[in-house]
Amino acid sequence: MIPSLPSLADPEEIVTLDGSTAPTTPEGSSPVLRPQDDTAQLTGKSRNNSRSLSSALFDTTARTPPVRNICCVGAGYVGGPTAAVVAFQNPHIRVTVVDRDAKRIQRWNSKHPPIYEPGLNDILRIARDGSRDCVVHNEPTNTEASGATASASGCGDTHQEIAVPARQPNLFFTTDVAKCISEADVVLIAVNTPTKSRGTGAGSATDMAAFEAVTAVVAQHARPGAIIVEKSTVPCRTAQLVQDTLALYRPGVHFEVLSNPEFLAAGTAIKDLLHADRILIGSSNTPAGYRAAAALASVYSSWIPKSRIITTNVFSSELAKLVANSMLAQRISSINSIAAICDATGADVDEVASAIGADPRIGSKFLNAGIGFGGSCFKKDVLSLVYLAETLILPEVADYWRAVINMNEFSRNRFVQRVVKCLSNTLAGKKVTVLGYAFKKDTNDTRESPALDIIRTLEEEGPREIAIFDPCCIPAQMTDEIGRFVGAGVLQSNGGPVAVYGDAYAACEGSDAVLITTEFDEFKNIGDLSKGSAGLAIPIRQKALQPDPRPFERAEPTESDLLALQSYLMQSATQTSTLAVQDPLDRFNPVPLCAEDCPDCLVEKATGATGYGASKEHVPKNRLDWRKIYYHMRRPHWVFDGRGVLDIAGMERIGFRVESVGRHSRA
Ligand SMILES: NC(=O)c1ccc[n+]([C@@H]2O[C@H](COP(=O)([O-])OP(=O)(O)OC[C@H]3O[C@@H](n4cnc5c(N)ncnc54)[C@H](O)[C@@H]3O)[C@@H](O)[C@H]2O)c1
Ligand SMILES: O=c1ccn([C@@H]2O[C@H](COP(=O)(O)OP(=O)(O)O[C@H]3O[C@H](CO)[C@@H](O)[C@H](O)[C@H]3O)[C@@H](O)[C@H]2O)c(=O)[nH]1
Repeated sequence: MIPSLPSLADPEEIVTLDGSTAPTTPEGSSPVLRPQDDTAQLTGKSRNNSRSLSSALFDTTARTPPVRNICCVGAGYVGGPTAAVVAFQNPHIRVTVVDRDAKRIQRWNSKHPPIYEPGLNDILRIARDGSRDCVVHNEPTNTEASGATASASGCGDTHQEIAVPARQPNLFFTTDVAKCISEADVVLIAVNTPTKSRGTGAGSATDMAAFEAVTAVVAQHARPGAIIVEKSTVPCRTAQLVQDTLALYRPGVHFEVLSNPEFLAAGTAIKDLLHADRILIGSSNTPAGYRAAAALASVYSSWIPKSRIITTNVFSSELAKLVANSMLAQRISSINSIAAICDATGADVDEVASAIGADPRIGSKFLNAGIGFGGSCFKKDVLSLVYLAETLILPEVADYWRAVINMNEFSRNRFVQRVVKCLSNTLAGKKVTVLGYAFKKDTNDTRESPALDIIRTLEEEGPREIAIFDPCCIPAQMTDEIGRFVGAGVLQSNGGPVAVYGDAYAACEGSDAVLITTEFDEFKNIGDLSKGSAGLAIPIRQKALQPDPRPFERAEPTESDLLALQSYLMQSATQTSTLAVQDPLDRFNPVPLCAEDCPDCLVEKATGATGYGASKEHVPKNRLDWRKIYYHMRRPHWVFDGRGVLDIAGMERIGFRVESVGRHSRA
């Protein structure tokens, strides 16, 4: 008999599942590892390598029943965009995103989704709202410019008009978790897996409460044979615990559990999903496991070349996700450790980075020194690896990876200490401006943002004002968040020093020091240095015009073809007109309305502003006019560049005193 389960409607009830039935350790932390011999099928010991599985994978595709219905549990940064792209690229598959957070679901069903990602809106407008039929001219606007030729098209007559049929909506957002799980061929679990904040392993183990609660509900409601997919980042060997839970609730019913970690980054989520460098699928080492992997691979192969779909055993896939993030974080900590040496020696960290990055074995990416990494993933995933090593009684390994986190904290603290030291060791009576609140550029994601930590430390120094500006985040939301995380008393409205501005110049007016804490292009000061104009507000360089994708390779354009054409037409239109063209193919259906309390609508109504708010693409505005900022700042015009975005010589020519992490003026 199936044990009675809590309903999803009551999250409190869910997380208090009896420990004996839960797939986590009794205290709810990451799984404790078991001897491996009981899991030979999942580990795939008999596999030679992933390539051999890849061929097995596609050999089994023909026998794999088609996926018609996908349920994605978790409508967050991963679940929302991933489901949207899967639905967009697979019009024949019904994709439903479910979440217990009704407010979040309401926003996904409106003009203003709860997260901002460049390109997300265009995908949603087609998959969620359906599209009208339209006619596309299959001829490049400018054949020379596009470099396209009729013979390359493979579809003969380039002057043809192609009728694109209307599309029915196939992407849905709902709170009806149990129903959607019960209808799905594939259930993606994409819920949050943060670091545990209390109990055993607090501060490093993964908090599996949400994942475990969903697993239990899936176990209760999934139809027999459904494929259960770990999309969340989970500790290595979680798949075994999911299998145990399924067996507990549904003895004798077969389910396959796959690991399919997500590698998208905030701010480039849609680009990363549309052009993934790899799709990783871990499965059990059985024919049924291969078939399940093949079924999932068939969903991705609608738009991802099969050569980029990597298959491994399920535990390798789980571990690979943790290792990918840990290695990226390690690079940032490594270069930040070198920045400290540069500050002490006169070497320049950018020069060191470009010198070492020219070696293809090292590579040039992720070597930008500064105040260190933020975001919801790096810290927690490195810590999860630390905890894994500790539970495996590998203290040297745990220490090695913990040093990555320690170096990140050191880099952030070193930066703030430098600010305080340069300001004569006191901020009393002074105004300090923080430019950038999101954890990285071109996103409104503020989770684990270095800026928040820096604001907290600055506040302890007792400044007159801490002014904050971010080009992507909504001021009211920033204020609310700072109130919650640092304390309501720090807000200016409550007599504290922290004030959030919607305008960078107002934030910098009368400031004693400006700190750059996010690498937004808006904050750069690149100009014509030879003419001494660095610092002037200049438009941010437009991205190179993408080529006209016509004539299409196929007689019937794919959604990717249409998306490429739409972006090309939008980009061309903005070159000749200041009016943004939203729907050049005339395909969009009316967009659903927002609730009355939609924060984006409230901001738009109050400010008439564009540029933030999820319905609009983030249009980078002009770069800051640093001369204007200089004019309204207090002497001696300190600027602290925590992200290496400034040309120091240009700033010094204006008169600023610049401190940058590991960098020096080359004037
Ligand atoms: N954010 C990223 O850029 C990123 C990238 C790759 C992987 N990941 C991983 O993906 C996972 C999800 O991350 P995210 O950033 O999307 O998290 P998120 O917090 O943005 O979203 C998680 C969602 O799950 C929902 N949820 C939690 N418990 C639920 C339950 N019992 N029933 C229904 N819904 C429930 C929450 O309400 C929330 O909307 C994490 O494991 C994360 O480590 C994140
Ligand atoms: O050279 C660099 C590169 C990045 N950063 C900082 O590192 C953080 C993370 O940046 P990034 O990795 O670009 O963003 P995330 O959205 O956190 O993406 C990471 O975390 C995701 C969640 O797991 C993974 O899916 C992605 O592959 C992985 O890049 C940000 O604060 C950046 O400012 C640096 O300080 N220096």
